[in-house]
Amino acid sequence: MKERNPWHTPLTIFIAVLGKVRFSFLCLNEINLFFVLFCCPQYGIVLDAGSSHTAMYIYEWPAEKDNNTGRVEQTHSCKVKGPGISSYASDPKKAGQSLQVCMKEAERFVPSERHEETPLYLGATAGMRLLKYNSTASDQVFQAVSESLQKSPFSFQGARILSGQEEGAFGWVTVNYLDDRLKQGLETTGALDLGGASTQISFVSDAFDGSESPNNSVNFRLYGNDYNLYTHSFLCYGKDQVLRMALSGPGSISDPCFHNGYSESKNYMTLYNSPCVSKRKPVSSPADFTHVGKGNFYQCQELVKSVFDFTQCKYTQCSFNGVYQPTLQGPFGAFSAYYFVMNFLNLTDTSVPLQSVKEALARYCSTPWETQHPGIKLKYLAEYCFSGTYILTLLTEGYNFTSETFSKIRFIKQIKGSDAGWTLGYMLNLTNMIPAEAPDTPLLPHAGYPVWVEKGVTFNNLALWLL
Ligand SMILES: Nc1nc2c(ncn2[C@@H]2O[C@H](COP(=O)(O)OP(=O)(O)OP(=O)(O)O)[C@@H](O)[C@H]2O)c(=O)[nH]1
Ligand SMILES: [Ca+2]
Repeated sequence: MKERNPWHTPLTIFIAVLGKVRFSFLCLNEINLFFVLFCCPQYGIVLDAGSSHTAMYIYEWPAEKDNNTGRVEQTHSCKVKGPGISSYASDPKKAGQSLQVCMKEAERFVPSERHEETPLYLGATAGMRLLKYNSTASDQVFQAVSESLQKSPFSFQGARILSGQEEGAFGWVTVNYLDDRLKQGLETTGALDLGGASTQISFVSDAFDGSESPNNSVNFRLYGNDYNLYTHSFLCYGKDQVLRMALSGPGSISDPCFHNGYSESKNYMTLYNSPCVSKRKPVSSPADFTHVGKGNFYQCQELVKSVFDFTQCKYTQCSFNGVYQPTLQGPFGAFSAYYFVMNFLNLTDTSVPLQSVKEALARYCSTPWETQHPGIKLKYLAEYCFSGTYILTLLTEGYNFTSETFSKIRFIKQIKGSDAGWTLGYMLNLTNMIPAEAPDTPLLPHAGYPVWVEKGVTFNNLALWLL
């Protein structure tokens, strides 16, 4: 039997090749290419600049570009201290500075020899969409964050506002990628995302081909399968903006959505300082008002319902505000504030009948205001009755979930260690990490990776860093 030369291990071959590379004085770029193709893990960083806060996610995957699903993982996240970047409109430089602590953290988590090749993206969502009504302010904030990120050692690929369709669609990609549903061509999971300033619903519907409402249609070809995705983002229907709308309605100062015993002095200017409510501003109002709670779920539900318009629909069927929605289909994953709120309220178990969930929330809302919950922000605590009521009302009255379909929702924060949200799907698309064709399908000439098609337009992927 021929003995295997113990010195011909992958490591020694690697060292020998590296030695040759050194001795032949190959330029640095070729060594980098070698690393990219054969060596160490690869990294990507996405900053989610949300309306309420910014979060940084670091993703990691093996070097070889084999396009397997489930191989990209979130290895670290960092919550930026302070509010979202859109809140720095009056002092944009501070928006850039606020990111620095997390960026320094990223420098420690990504090995220094990989910094230069690691793409860094910033995507902003509804807070910046609202600030865009004042385009100078939004340009200044983007300039400040871009300047700040250009100083980092990573390969900064730009800061931009995602459209509502992108936000919804990439959240759907993330959930289905992490669940390994795309590569295996399994039935997909719909995605429900509740932010501070907007909310998204995305699902595949056999009854929807895009013709009735092209704006809600996103087409993907992934691993050889075509997906017609229905997606809609409701600007102003994130939970912070809906709270403003509910507060600005009539009779809201004595508020059924806040616990009995809650009483806080609030400022009218601050309340109306958003395009979502500015039209509701009374002609004359005092500077301050006292926000008093009276803890009644059923009255709160009526108040919350009043922010939806169910009176008009020019399509065969609508969710609310005249927006087309096909019949709900398949299981759903509900993340972001859906999870934070339902998890706090102990209501994530959807095998519990919807009626019992409502009754449990009604009992919670009727408990007196109690500030003694160590480790929980007082602002979150005060709002859980409102937030829970909004979530149930949005799902049932808004999107038409019934007691039967409610049981198909899973409230999730993470899947296999990666956060559910749009960031992973966004990065997978921009780095060409999901192929249009199944890996064993022979590639046609120029059959690249046209992952994302919207209204008949194929978006070009921006894979500048991976050859
Ligand atoms: N209870 C609780 N609420 C949270 C937590 N983190 C964020 N929130 C709130 O939940 C809501 C949604 O948060 P995010 O999903 O981070 O929203 P966002 O991305 O900033 O906002 P969008 O730009 O609209 O997507 C906001 O009202 C936040 O203030 C948390 O850990 N616990
Ligand atoms: Ca968000």
